[in-house]
Amino acid sequence: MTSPTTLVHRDAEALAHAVAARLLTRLADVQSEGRIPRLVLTGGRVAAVVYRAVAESPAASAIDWSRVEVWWGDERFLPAGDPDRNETQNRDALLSKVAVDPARVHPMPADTGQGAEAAASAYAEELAAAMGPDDVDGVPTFDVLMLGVGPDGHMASLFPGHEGLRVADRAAIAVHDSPKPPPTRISLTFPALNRSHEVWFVVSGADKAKAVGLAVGGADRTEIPSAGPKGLDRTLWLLDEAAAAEIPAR
Ligand SMILES: O=C(O)[C@H](O)[C@@H](O)[C@H](O)[C@H](O)COP(=O)(O)O
Repeated sequence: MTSPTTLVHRDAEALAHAVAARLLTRLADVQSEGRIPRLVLTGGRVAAVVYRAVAESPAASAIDWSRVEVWWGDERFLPAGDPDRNETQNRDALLSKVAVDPARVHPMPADTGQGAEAAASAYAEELAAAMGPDDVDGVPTFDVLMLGVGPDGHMASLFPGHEGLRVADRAAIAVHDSPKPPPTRISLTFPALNRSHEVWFVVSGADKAKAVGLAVGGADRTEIPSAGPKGLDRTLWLLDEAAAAEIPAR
């Protein structure tokens, strides 16, 4: 478990470009170690700008995209191709623009009428099938896990006070009655979210300042879920000035 490091950028645009550059560097570094980077994507507006910047960067040509593994931290449980799915948005911004190997891209299941519980179990099985001998808690160890944060302090689809915050025996769960639409979602759980070398929170805007201040200050994760996930090597809070405004002085 690592204590959080905060990095503050002038505005959302500067933040997104800095995160894009950091992501390209991290992917290239892992590939140069001879490993296939395991990347967990997030939804949200800032992330969309980050992923677009990644796709458009000249440095993207340094990555062998066919050797990048892609997972998701959460998903809105909607039919395939729905514009509100994180997968759809992430494909538009990045995955359709680089030569990923479809076999290494692992979207959370779409709503085909199977039910969110069955979909979450299927994703947990897919994660378990990718585990190596040293991996624990039902997931392959990720390299970079990216998360957005809501004004209420939620991340992935773990919302304040929800029962999903207490789940410790599964890597992925169905979430019902989400306070933010759509009501039904799939999310990784805390044990799974804690299995990444690096966790990057990417947050912009004044409406997030309170939640960011509380999370970085070490709030209880059942009240401010974004206080929970910690990287095995590093936990980074990548912020713009507005989002960083209420970080407690050290
Ligand atoms: O699942 C969702 O409804 C959203 O994707 C959400 O979890 C998002 O990641 C954060 O609210 C940050 O989003 P913004 O970057 O758009 O502020």
